[in-house]
Amino acid sequence: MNIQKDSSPCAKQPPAGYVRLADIAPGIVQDMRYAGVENFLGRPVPGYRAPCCWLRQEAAAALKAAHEEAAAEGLRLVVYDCYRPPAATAAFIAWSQDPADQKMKAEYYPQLDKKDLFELGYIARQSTHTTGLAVDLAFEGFDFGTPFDLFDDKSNTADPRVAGAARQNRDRLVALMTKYGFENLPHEWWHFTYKGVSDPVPVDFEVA
Ligand SMILES: C[C@@H](N)C(=O)N[C@H](C)C(=O)O
Ligand SMILES: [Zn+2]
Repeated sequence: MNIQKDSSPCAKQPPAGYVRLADIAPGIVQDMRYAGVENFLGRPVPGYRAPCCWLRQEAAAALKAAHEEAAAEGLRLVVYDCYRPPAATAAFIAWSQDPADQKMKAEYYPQLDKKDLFELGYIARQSTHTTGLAVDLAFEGFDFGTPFDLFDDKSNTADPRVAGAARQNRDRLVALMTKYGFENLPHEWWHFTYKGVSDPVPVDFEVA
């Protein structure tokens, strides 16, 4: 008998219309920050029961094509967030309203008051991540001027203080992702939403 064991931490099959990125583009590195402690909450975020990138099939196919072009140029994409469950957004909102918890301030929002992060556009109440069409990503090992999820003006994609190699890397990432149908969020150099579907619908399930 041929029993196949799935050794991936992503045990569950995503719902209809979604795919596990690892199944279609295993060369893309997954550093799923909200499933662990290395994020602006400093703890695993509700809704992420496993460190897995789930995306709408159309967005995943476009990301795979972008990665193939990057790989041909010797680069590797690394993703930090993909589909985001509503439970995670609820946890982000609750966190922003708890002034007693400033554990990650120095690392993630040193210049800002966390209660303002939604109004300033760094975190969304209705995120395109929840439609399975958004992805937070970078070229692995490259300097982008600020780290992923640093909530600061300097993370705005076009911030004029970001020059040299970091500027080139931001511009190259935007050019690559735009070519494959994604749109960058001007507030954050790492956030892209796939625009090639006519029915972006938020859904509610846990990533497992
Ligand atoms: C929180 C950050 N990684 C992000 O994705 N921000 C945008 C605005 C979002 O929440 O959709
Ligand atoms: Zn994002």
